[in-house]
Amino acid sequence: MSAKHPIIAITGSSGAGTSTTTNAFRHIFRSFDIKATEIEGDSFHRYTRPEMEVQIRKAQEQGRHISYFGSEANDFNLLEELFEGYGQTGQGKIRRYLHSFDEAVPYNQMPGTFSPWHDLPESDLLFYEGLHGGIVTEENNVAKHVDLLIGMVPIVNLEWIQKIIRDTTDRGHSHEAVMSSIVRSMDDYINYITPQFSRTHVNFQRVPTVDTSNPFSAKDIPTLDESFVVIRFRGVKGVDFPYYLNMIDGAFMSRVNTMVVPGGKMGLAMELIITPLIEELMHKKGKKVSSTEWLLR
Ligand SMILES: Nc1ncnc2c1ncn2[C@@H]1O[C@H](COP(=O)(O)OP(=O)(O)OP(=O)(O)O)[C@@H](O)[C@H]1O
Ligand SMILES: O=C(CO)[C@H](O)[C@H](O)COP(=O)(O)O
Repeated sequence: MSAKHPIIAITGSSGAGTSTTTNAFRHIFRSFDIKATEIEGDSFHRYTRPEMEVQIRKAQEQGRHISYFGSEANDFNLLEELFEGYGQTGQGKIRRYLHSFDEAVPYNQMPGTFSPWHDLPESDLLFYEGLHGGIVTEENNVAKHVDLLIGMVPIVNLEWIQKIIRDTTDRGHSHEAVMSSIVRSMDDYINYITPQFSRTHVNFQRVPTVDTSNPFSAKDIPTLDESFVVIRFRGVKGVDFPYYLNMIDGAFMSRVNTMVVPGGKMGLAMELIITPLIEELMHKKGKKVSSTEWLLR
């Protein structure tokens, strides 16, 4: 943790919607004139796509699995070093994992490869979205460097629908290939991904209100209006539930630390909840921001 160079992380599984919800954060950063450097969890993969295919085959021959959720396929050392270094100096180096032709062509590279390393630009805070923002293993503790940790967790059927549809439409994978990657990832999902959601300050869990009982045959992603969002707080002081309930039409409390909002209000709920938390981080840093100004914009 670092008052001077804070780190915000949204952590979630592949297809959970961490990239999509980054927009709510971007809006807050813009409103407060905060310079946030965004980084993606996939940058910490250890292998290019062809190298990973070799690793998957090797593991299969040895009767075991390797997946993008675990420590074998990701360099948690590198992630922890970046967070620790950024907290101390506000600097660091990053590269990108290029998923699609759209991402790869500007670098004159192929999808499934890494961009060259580059220095992080100067910033007020580091914003991570990806798989491992709250990871803790025997060797590494990434979570302890994060000042605000948010979990993005659709219920698992919805997560799979989102992953299958995104990977087949945008990333050029076959339905069968995505299904087998879900199966192959299951142990790592349980051991690496889910424990993070007990370390988060706030979890946003989207729950559909339409039938998703066979996620493998779904043709489309349930819309926000076809879902509710369960929002759980942990270790956050002074949460103003009455204010949120008043501001968000249709919101209700389901437990003392848990509020439920209609899916269509997820963006509003995120902004209302996250804004004061970011404001507090900026106050600790000594940067003046005012929520009154934000509300009037
Ligand atoms: N709230 C939402 N409502 C409807 N669709 C959503 C929502 N959130 C995400 N999606 C869809 O789910 C898919 C996966 O979302 P996204 O790419 O943001 O996931 P991700 O967590 O960043 O995945 P990865 O880490 O694998 O890149 C996308 O097609 C996105 O449009
Ligand atoms: O989203 C993922 C993990 O978060 C992908 O599964 C991983 O990045 C590999 O990507 P690709 O299948 O495009 O090579």
